[in-house]
Amino acid sequence: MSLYDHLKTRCADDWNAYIQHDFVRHLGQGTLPRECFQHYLKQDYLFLIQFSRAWGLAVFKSEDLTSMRYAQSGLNAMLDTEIGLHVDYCRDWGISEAQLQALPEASATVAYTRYVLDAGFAGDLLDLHVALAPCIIGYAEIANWLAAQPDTVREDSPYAPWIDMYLSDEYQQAANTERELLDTLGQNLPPARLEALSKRFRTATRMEASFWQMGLDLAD
Ligand SMILES: Cc1ncc(CO)c(N)n1
Repeated sequence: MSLYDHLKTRCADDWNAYIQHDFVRHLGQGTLPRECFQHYLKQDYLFLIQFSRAWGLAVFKSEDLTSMRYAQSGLNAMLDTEIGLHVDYCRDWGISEAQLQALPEASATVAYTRYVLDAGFAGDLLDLHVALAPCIIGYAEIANWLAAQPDTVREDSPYAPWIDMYLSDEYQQAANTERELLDTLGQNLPPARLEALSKRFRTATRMEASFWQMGLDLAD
């Protein structure tokens, strides 16, 4: 079994709680309160900044040029494109850039992002990618899961563009590349290492579910 499938299978309950979280269900059905989504978008701006640091760390932790260039392209995509798109998208939702810059980080944002960074600081490139996988690959799965639900509103919903963004070929391809990288780095691991990585993956998955919950609860 590939490393990614192994990690997911080992924490199936937590994984499903993340992918099928009430925030995601309401988003799909178009019933998510606007202020929950706005709170999520604001914190996601702060998340994306820390996520960029994680790609920077992946450059540092790479031991060959291929991995280094892959991390560089992740960092470039964040700084040149993704964060700018997110700022534009927040503006459409009535959140200005000045507001974004003044935001305090919610506890769930600190917990998740610093957990990912610590996985990279304390571990190697594979530890870092295992901690990043629930973000990158998870959102691609969430979009596919939503698209497969009969009660997902794909047109007349304020959340339809969000779903379409993560369903896009570009995002799905980025998630596939990340999955392939994990599977390449994760060949022939000894059982103890596999066990440690499963623990990391599960914690990162739980942190992602808490991030959704933070949105639902409007938590600071
Ligand atoms: C919290 C979170 N996880 C994953 C993604 C997808 O990149 C995102 N934008 N935000």
